[in-house]
Amino acid sequence: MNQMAQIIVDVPTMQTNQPYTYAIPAQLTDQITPGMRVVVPFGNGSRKVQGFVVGLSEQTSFTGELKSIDSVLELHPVLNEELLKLAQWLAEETFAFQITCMYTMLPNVMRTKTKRFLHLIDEVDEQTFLELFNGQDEILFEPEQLNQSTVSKLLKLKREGKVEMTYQVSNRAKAKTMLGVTPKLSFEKYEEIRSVLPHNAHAQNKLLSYLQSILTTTVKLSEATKQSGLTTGTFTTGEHKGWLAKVPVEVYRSPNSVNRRETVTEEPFKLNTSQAAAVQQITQAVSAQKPTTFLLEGVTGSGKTEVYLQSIAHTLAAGKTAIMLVPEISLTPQMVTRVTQRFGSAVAVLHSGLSNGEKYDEWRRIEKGEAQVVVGARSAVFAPLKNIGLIIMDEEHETSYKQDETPRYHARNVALWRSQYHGAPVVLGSATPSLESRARAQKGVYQQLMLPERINHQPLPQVTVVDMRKELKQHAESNFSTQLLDALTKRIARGEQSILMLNRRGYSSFIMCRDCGFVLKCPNCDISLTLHMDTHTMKCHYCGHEEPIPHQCPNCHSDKIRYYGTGTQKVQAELEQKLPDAKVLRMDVDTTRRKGMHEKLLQQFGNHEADILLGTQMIAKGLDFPNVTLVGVLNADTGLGLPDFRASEHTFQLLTQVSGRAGRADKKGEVIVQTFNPDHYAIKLAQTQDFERFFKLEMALRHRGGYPPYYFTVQVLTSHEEEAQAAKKMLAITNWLKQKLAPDSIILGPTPQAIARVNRRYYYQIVIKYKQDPNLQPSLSEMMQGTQKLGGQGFQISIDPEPQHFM
Ligand SMILES: Nc1ncnc2c1ncn2[C@@H]1O[C@H](COP(=O)(O)OP(=O)(O)OP(=O)(O)O)[C@@H](O)[C@H]1O
Ligand SMILES: [Zn+2]
Ligand SMILES: [Zn+2]
Repeated sequence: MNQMAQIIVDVPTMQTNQPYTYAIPAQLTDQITPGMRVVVPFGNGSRKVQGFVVGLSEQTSFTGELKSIDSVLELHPVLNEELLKLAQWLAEETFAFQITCMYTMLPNVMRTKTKRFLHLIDEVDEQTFLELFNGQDEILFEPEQLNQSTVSKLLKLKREGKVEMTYQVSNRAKAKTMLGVTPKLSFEKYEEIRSVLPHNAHAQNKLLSYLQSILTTTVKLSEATKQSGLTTGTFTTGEHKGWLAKVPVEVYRSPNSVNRRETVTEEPFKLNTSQAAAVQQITQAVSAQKPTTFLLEGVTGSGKTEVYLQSIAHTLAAGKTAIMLVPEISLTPQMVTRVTQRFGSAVAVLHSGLSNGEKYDEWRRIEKGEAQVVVGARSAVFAPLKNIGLIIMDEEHETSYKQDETPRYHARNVALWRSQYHGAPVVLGSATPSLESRARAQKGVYQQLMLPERINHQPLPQVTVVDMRKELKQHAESNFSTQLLDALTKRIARGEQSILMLNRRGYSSFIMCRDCGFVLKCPNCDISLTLHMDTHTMKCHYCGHEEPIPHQCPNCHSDKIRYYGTGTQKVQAELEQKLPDAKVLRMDVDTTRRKGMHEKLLQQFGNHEADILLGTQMIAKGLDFPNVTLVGVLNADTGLGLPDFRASEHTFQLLTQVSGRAGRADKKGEVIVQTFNPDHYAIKLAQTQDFERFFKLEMALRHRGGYPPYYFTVQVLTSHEEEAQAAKKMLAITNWLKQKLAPDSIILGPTPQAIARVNRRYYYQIVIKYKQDPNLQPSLSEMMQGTQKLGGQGFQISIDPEPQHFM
């Protein structure tokens, strides 16, 4: 009987968003399984495309002649049955193509065209060795070159566990190359030079001795400076004089070798009463395989992490696996260390700091079942773990859990889907849950767990709100109120540390002419360029356009073109001037762009190498430094003016989170919040960190305005290079949808986006608000089917379910 395979081909169009049937060649019968990637002919000509096998069958209703599978891309399935189903659901849920969803679940090296190798890992008979492997242990695997009988033999070897496939990761070596120094001269030659060196050339003298001590070796520059106590400048001098050479050295490093502990080194804490109650409820659900969703609401510093860790321990003891999601920015070494110290080599870590090769290595450890706990940011929710017993999502309110590009999924929804599939509970944790989640807990859809007190029994830090309108009347423009400066001075005197946050939401540092008001804008987009002092350029944060800083106004030629807005660099400069003794570390996108800098800065601060950590939002979350007793927020309200109904919620969350960084150990904490809106409810309630009252008030406002969580929302976005075309198309879509949707669904718009032109395209949007609308999903799908054909006319249309930003 002929076997057939259902295949989703890698042709992302609406028409191909369903499986196509292909015949399985006789030689591959019973060897092709769902989840495998194959090469198939597609369309008329001889075009070959990749595809995922999603099903097998013995018959088909298709009566024409079936095309058949050419070859396989791997010898094993890359997606398991669960992930295949998840991809199908995700595609519907996010209006994306199934093929896009499948690729989203795979590590990068498996998405792109990468060379594949086959390795023999066990003995095979002589004939196979010579025929298939040319007498080598490793061969290049080129599916297009292989005939089906060879593929069939290889598949068999794979099933017998004798062969393994790997992907070439080209950037691997590059990511791990560092600069090293190597002496160029002999011991005697260095003595000779020393004898004619001026007496006061101490550094050079020291360098000569050091080079003599490392003759015939190469030492990493970073180590050489440490060992010798000399600066890199001195080594450069030595290079110019021909004493030494700088050479690249390769450093081999397994992923997070710094953090991965083979042995478990940390003992669990004895839980307090509320922690124990939470762990008990969660572990009961794990044992009963109940897909309960818990909302763990615990004030900052209440020990949520410990609840996660002990629940995971229980899950592992029951022979199951666990996923712990954290926002990218709080995936700090602190966090990773806490997990790896508890679970040792059972942990796999997935985050954007890893190279593609390292990510793939971690992914493979998970897939092979070598790791049972996965800690990672958003996309780790797709980790190919089997037998999941528990899924945790820390800081569940974070908007970074929603992906900004297709597929526009929210990790929380994916977690809930997997929870149902595995019969595993989900724990959503936060000090400031999203309104959506808190409302579900209210209705009993989620089960609420509370940690109302800090571990140290200290009250939450005292928060003082400073009215900057009054401050500005008293003294010249400054980023610092008298009160905040006093508080900082006191901390420095006492040897305690402070965290200062500059809220960058809705803020930018731009250049404006004081004579004519001209603002430098991006030529491609409709927004002002942002000043970057370290590269001395003006940059567009939307399209990446970059140009030099103008010294003359391009409009009126005045030279009074100045820098506006407050950036962290400017604050740092003022801080250095007002508190010359303070050691300040600055943490923002500029100082953390280089790999590893984020970790390094936090480590320096943890080692008390600085008095003040000055940063943007990235310092608000998760940090746990016992010596920090003061948190200052320089500008609490810049985000409040954003045209977004979540502006208050985000401001409240940010202030509460950052306030929570103070006074986490024995010493009492203090928080000073500077604002121009001291009476705004989000700021007042953040002052008392009263989430429950904020929730009630904000819910009433959302109810009145008809916003989520009272309504669900979907955004439809149309763009075109010509503004009129974009507007016309959006209007046509709106009118068409009006006929289709339920009467109580509301369409807002069409309106141009707040930033109407991005990268030379104009954007128009509508937002659909609905409660229950069975017509919505099919109508939007139908719309996408229809508009796919418009691609050629320069239109782009996208759908964003539950958009996080309404701009
Ligand atoms: N039962 C316990 N006994 C002693 N110390 C504990 C206990 N549980 C947690 N801790 C410690 O208390 C501190 C705060 O805990 P943790 O960082 O988990 O708080 P959190 O609720 O996640 O706070 P945030 O939301 O502010 O990040 C940590 O240093 C942690 O090691
Ligand atoms: Zn731009
Ligand atoms: Zn001008």
